[in-house]
Amino acid sequence: MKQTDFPLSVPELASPQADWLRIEGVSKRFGSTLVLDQIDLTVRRGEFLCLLGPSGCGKTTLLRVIAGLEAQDGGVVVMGGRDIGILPPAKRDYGIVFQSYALFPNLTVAENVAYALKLPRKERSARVAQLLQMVELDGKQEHYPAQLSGGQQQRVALARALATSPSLLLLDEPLSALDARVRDNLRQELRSLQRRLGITAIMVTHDQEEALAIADTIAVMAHGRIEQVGTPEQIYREPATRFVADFVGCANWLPVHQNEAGLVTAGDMSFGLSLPVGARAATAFCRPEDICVEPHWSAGGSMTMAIVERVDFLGGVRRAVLTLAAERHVELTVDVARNEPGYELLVPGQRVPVSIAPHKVRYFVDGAA
Ligand SMILES: Nc1ncnc2c1ncn2[C@@H]1O[C@H](COP(=O)(O)OP(=O)(O)OP(=O)(O)O)[C@@H](O)[C@H]1O
Repeated sequence: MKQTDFPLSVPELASPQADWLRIEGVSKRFGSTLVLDQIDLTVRRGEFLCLLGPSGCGKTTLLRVIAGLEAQDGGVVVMGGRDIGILPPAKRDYGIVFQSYALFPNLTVAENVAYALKLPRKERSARVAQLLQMVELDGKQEHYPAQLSGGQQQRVALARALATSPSLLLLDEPLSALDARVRDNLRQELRSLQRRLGITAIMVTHDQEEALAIADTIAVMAHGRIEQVGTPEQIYREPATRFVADFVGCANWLPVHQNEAGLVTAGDMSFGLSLPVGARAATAFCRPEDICVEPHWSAGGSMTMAIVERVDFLGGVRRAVLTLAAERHVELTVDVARNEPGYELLVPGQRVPVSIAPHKVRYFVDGAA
């Protein structure tokens, strides 16, 4: 989106204040269902945080509790040192964007954006023009929502949410209703606008790719609890639980044991490591790009033979499902780029050597989360 010539008076730019927004012990029930179970979460000023999780895990309810659109049964929400959990929505200093745009169909674009602005007429028009320029909709002031595309309507909703220069921007699946290309563009624009304004943003999404691309921090939720909070890299590379590993990206799981020499093995592969004291079995986890399809076999170490079962062309890579030759029930998904030596070997039925670098493997001890 365009740089505007006007300073947008968003209160204070990002500071490193680690717990500008603090959610402590928040719980919520609908009837007998516990939807939020003692949620603790902090958000830095200027941070872009995504609440990511499967349908029904409670992420929208948590956003609505922050917004004051839903009252929590227990816990507190503190923003900039103020307990906002007891304030009505209008006093909480946020703008919100919904998946369904929620524009007034009988009001023009300009009237929609100006709706919450309590300014004299001239200043209000200038502010609306500035906001519409910011979301690249100058010239559309007099249009009605029905005359705009989905992406344009969501830009209007964004301009409206930012109209009063709130400290916090809440986004409830704002891109889900848009088609892929519009979604990708608007995602980038939303991110760069948020950075430029320094506004703190919390976005709900069930789309892990979207969360990885846009967030500074991701909070992965399941069954009303937070499973892990981390940067996109941490969530993807160092998932704290099996749920996170499976939900974010594609996961490979290999049953491993400890041999008599105390080393971790999977079939005929040895990873040269030991399990934690007391653990006998575990499951090894790695991502598709962590497995190498080798042009040549060399015995020992973390190399084994596999059989190519299926191959999909994904543009930048070939994604193949392999089974281990020695344990045909164990499947591995591998991504191989065109410039890698194993690319041409990915033909269904082909036997191929594969290796997994031990430092790329994480272990989940059996019986643990
Ligand atoms: N007003 C309500 N009354 C009763 N149950 C509700 C209400 N709002 C949400 N729920 C239930 O609470 C649970 C969590 O809903 P929530 O919308 O927070 O989940 P979500 O993770 O955002 O999922 P989705 O992406 O499908 O919206 C669901 O089981 C849902 O059916």
